[in-house]
Amino acid sequence: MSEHLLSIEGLGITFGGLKAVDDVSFTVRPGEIVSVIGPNGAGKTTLFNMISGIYLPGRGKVMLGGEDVTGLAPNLLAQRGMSRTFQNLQIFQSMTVLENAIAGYHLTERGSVLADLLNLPGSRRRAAAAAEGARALLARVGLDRAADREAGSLSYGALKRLEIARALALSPKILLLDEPAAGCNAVETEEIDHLIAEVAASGVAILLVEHDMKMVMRISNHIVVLDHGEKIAEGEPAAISRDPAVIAAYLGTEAGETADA
Ligand SMILES: Nc1ncnc2c1ncn2[C@@H]1O[C@H](COP(=O)(O)OP(=O)(O)OP(=O)(O)O)[C@@H](O)[C@H]1O
Repeated sequence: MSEHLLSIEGLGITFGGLKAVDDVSFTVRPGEIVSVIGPNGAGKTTLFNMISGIYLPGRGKVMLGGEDVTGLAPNLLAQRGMSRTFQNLQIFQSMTVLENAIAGYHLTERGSVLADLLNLPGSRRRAAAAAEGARALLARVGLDRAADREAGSLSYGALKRLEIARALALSPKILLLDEPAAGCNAVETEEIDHLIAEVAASGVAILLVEHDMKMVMRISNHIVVLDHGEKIAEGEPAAISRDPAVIAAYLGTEAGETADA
């Protein structure tokens, strides 16, 4: 448990003179739930995008399992054990729930398109294994009975869980979740809480960006706080919630603009 799985070392990026993220470092261990919080514009999404290979960092390193993965493309990161979900749902609404879960297995696949077209035995075997794995994932996120429904007919909370199921298809060591509870009601948020806790309990590290402060305080083992691109605090939820620098950062933003705590 003590080994660091993800190590963020002095990450930074500048957009047209603005230091969107400046010298941010922290670590995540297997099975740990780490949340990144901060007022609007603090740099959370930009940090996430650098860690997950969408932006090339201007400075610093991303180490995954002791290997330097800075700037690797998302599909290569997925092969090395990092998956992510996005703030805006990336679900194929007109496909079934099962087909969406199966899509997660094809993210990094090297199988030949020609082999698939010719329906060769290898392709058939891969497809059968993906379907079987996808059904197991749907059961894990409580969607097994919805497998054959069109994804577009699901509730918002169920779609969020489907997205997490798809991200789990490649058996990641670390899962990056960008606002998993955004747009969810209290019951749906609680279901997502339980799912995240269950995934972490299975040994997968979780890195979370979330605006729902009550959820963050409930489920995080460790919280990293950003303000104006810089890390201003990190620690356990109880300590973070009474940290004067954190309180000042949130009070400094427009009233009601940040957490719903
Ligand atoms: N592609 C970009 N080009 C220029 N500036 C950007 C870009 N992306 C983000 N920024 C700026 O960088 C800063 C950090 O933005 P970022 O979206 O990372 O913050 P955030 O903490 O995720 O905010 P929110 O909570 O509102 O999602 C902001 O000042 C933003 O305007």
